[in-house]
Amino acid sequence: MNQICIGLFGNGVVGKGFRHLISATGGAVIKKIAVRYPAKHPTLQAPLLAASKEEVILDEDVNVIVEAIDDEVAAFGILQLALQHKKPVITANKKMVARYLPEIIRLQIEHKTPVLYEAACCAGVPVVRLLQDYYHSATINKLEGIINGSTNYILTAMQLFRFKFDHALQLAQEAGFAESDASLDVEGKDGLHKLCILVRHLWSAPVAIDQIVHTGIQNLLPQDLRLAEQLQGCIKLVAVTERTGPGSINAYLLPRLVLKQDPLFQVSQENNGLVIEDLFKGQHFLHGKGSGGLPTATGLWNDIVASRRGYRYQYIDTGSECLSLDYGKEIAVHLSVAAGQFLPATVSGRLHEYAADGSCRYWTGRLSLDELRQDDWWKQEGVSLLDISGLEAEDELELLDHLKTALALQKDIFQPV
Ligand SMILES: NC(=O)C1=CN([C@@H]2O[C@H](COP(=O)(O)OP(=O)(O)OC[C@H]3O[C@@H](n4cnc5c(N)ncnc54)[C@H](O)[C@@H]3O)[C@@H](O)[C@H]2O)C=CC1
Ligand SMILES: N[C@@H](CC=O)C(=O)O
Repeated sequence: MNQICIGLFGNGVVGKGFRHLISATGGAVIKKIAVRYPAKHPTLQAPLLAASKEEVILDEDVNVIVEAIDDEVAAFGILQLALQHKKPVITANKKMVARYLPEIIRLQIEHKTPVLYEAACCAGVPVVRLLQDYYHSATINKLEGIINGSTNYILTAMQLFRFKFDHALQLAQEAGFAESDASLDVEGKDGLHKLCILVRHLWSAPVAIDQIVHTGIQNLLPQDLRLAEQLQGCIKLVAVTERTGPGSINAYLLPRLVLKQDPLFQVSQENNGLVIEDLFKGQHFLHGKGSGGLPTATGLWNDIVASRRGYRYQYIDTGSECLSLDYGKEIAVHLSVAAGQFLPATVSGRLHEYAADGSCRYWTGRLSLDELRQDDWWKQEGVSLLDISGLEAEDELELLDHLKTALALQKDIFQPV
């Protein structure tokens, strides 16, 4: 077999990590690299530095394209040109995959050339191929997980080390965990992109980005973190997709109160963790580095090797059903609503207002995914929503007592630095 000769797009955190991996392992050659602003990369010079995507893709020695850029439209253009020239594409770009997946599938079939994107989904945790090849959607109940490393890193720093949000975010950016536009991480869009990919490979269900109920950690308040602590838990941004009936699934991404007994409790820093629940095999737990240059580079390299062995995603419906998205699920929520903010009457009429302090009023109750999807009052600044379904209580009054006691106990235990 001829040598692996790579055309690389991007020389940022992931591009540099990938170059480091290739020079450390020596398993391949990088023949061409393209970047957006060459002046920012003075150590890259021609002939290694390419002036256009054509120069990379049309180079006759280049036999695989690795795409690690932060622009999904340009990335899709690279992918199209590469497939037209029968060059396999290995990408870390979840934004592109989530946005263009139906076209990416069509182009792979048309040009009989694979696109692989393990690195795009949980970086160093090998989940896409596992879902695609090992599990059978007919026996899966549920997948839930922490699939964004930056928010998990930020929450860990805030909860364990008492860092302020801005400081924790800055550290996540400096470490190369965050997207170049970090609001994608913080507001849950990055997790959303990955959840779309997971849903596609777990259930063979094509789901569009705007169909999934989601938010990030942008609205969490110090009180929320304190409440979690008083309940012997912590807060994590958790993605969920589960079977809800014959022919239907749901999918959502929300901040959740995670208690000690939950396997996700131990997932800290930039790590990701996924629990896959099979009807007959029980739970499987995947855990590993979910962001960073080198873990992502490893995901890219593993895909290159797989593509050389002829691997490609099949995108076949492994189950017998055609699944549709179900918004019926009701989620137990705790809401902190800052002074001056109001809940819509239709919602507040059905929730318990159970406490208030000078700055916030606290509510709890149940909201359906449908309500969350229809209305986005809960994403406004000053409103923070926490999924508390993990809190076990015999009845609602017991749950309220539990929450009231925890709130009363919080006092001065949380002093962010
Ligand atoms: N940083 C991480 O931990 C992970 C990042 N990813 C994904 O990998 C990709 C790259 O991420 P980072 O390296 O962190 O970003 P970065 O901001 O560090 O680097 C982006 C690179 O893309 C290049 N670029 C942008 N547009 C280009 C174009 N049209 N042509 C050629 N080069 C272009 C820039 O010159 C830069 O070198 C993104 O899609 C990101 O979502 C995936 C998994 C983990
Ligand atoms: N910004 C992403 C990088 C990996 O996908 C994250 O923090 O998870």
